[in-house]
Amino acid sequence: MEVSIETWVKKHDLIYIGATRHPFIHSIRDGSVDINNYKRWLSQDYLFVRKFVPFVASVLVKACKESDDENDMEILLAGMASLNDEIDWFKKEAAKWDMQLTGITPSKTNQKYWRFLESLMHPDVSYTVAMVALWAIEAVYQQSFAHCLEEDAKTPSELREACERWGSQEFAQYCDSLKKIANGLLAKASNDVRGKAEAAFVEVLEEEIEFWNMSEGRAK
Ligand SMILES: Cc1ncc(CN)c(N)n1
Repeated sequence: MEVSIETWVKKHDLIYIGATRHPFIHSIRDGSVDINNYKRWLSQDYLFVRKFVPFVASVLVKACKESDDENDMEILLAGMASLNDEIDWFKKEAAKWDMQLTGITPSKTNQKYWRFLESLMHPDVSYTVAMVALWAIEAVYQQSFAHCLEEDAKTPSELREACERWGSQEFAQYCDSLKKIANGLLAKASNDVRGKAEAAFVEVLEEEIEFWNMSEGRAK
């Protein structure tokens, strides 16, 4: 049976929609967002991104060891560079809202997501599994924030920059490159690795939903 990211998106459509069309995203899109929720998301996501960087670095290390396509390294390196910009953006955005990014207490939801990222950084986790997870993590943000930039969206002007970070064409292309790598790896993977990759895909979606819930103050 053919296995690809697209078949899993269809198979797990309810949870995929749950992650990419979350009420928090709807609230940004229709302009009803409680700005305290946005600020909670901003500060917790800043902490998340600082943990996400070593995870992406670990995927890069796996690519160096396991990939037979040298383009993978360039794509992942560009992703790392954009995370550098992302960290700067969080600092600027926090200053815009008069927020401090030092001394924030990580939420339980965030800490759980970090533990999941750490589990994926283990050398025993295959490049295929880690790449599928990386694609899913980035794709949820791309799909979510692109939705807030559609023509009929009423996204508040002061939140548009945040949406453009992940909703841009450039970020969509990066996600597409990750998806192509992941699909290529899945085509060659054993059933065992495919099973683990599918489980990682679903877990990313669950973690992302919990992250949005936490941003809305509906989870710790
Ligand atoms: C929780 C979460 N997921 C994904 C992304 C996109 N890098 C993010 N910044 N934060």
